[in-house]
Amino acid sequence: MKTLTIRRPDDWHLHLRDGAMLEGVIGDTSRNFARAIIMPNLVPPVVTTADARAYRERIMAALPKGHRFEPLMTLYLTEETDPADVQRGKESGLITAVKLYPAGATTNSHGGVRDMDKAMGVLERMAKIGLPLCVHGEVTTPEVDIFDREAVFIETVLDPLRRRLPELKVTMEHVTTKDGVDYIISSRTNLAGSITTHHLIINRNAILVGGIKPHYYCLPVAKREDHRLALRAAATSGDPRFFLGTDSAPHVDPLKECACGCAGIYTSINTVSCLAHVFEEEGALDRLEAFTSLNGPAWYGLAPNEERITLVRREAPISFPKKIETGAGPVTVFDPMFPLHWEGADA
Ligand SMILES: NC(=O)N[C@@H](CC(=O)O)C(=O)O
Ligand SMILES: [Zn+2]
Ligand SMILES: [Zn+2]
Repeated sequence: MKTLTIRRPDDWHLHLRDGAMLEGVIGDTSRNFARAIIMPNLVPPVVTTADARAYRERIMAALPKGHRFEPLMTLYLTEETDPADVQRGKESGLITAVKLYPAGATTNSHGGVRDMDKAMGVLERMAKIGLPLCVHGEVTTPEVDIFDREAVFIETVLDPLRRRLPELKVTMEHVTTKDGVDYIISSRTNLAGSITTHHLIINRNAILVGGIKPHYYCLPVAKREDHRLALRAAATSGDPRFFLGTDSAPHVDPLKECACGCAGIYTSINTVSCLAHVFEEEGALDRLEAFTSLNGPAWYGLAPNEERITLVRREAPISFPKKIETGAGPVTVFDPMFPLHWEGADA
């Protein structure tokens, strides 16, 4: 029987939501991950240190009994964010990063940043105190094709920002293009990228061939096959600048299966199995631990988890529910479209 023992993974980009949805999904993360960077795009968003403290308490209260899990909190950057509040948040140990959503780029991002100049004061303070900026890297200009929005963001927003403020540590989140991978590889310092599970598995055909498949729709939208292959190469390379951020983003089915479906794919429950499959396919099982458990903490200046988990490769395919039931409604689980054999620690 084939087994693989690795340090317990962390998730460096996660949506837990709030209320009944939070209660319905958190166990899938805390069963599999020791820590996660928690996205602040609630309604209303988590903008102040006080908001983040209160949200953290709600997360801890929703944690299933016996689970240990550390939510790493972020603040949603606005043009009004107070640098002093951000600094206090970091110094108190509560805040791990600040999140930039270009206004209108994705779910609940209308309060995001329109004019980067207006955020420079906070960004300068973050550079000074060593607090990373996590970015949803897509422009929102209507003229720019949705498949080009990441590449155009790098050229017109990210690169100019990094030249203006080279001391700022930036995480390019959910990288979906070869352009993103190449940009990270070409950088010398202060840039890293997270990659989702689903972008290693699907390309845009999954969304569009044979009918519209809303459960494969997320943002940034999956791109063509050569981009997926570039992401696979980066994730399995062992390069410390790439690590897992699942971007598991639950929406109830009625909000996905409708005329204007929400963006987001739910993978917390089967991510570890999917990743073991991908890394095995790439002949890189020995690098899975770097991607899931070592590179992320190193980038965020945290120690890796001491606890180990053992994955077991079963002869017969293992199964996951097609949907999970939450108090907010059913949430469809990501279907990788191939049988899974690797069983996670508590699957
Ligand atoms: N990834 C998604 O498709 N959706 C995320 C937002 C985001 O990460 O951009 C969400 O909050 O639903
Ligand atoms: Zn995003
Ligand atoms: Zn996200």
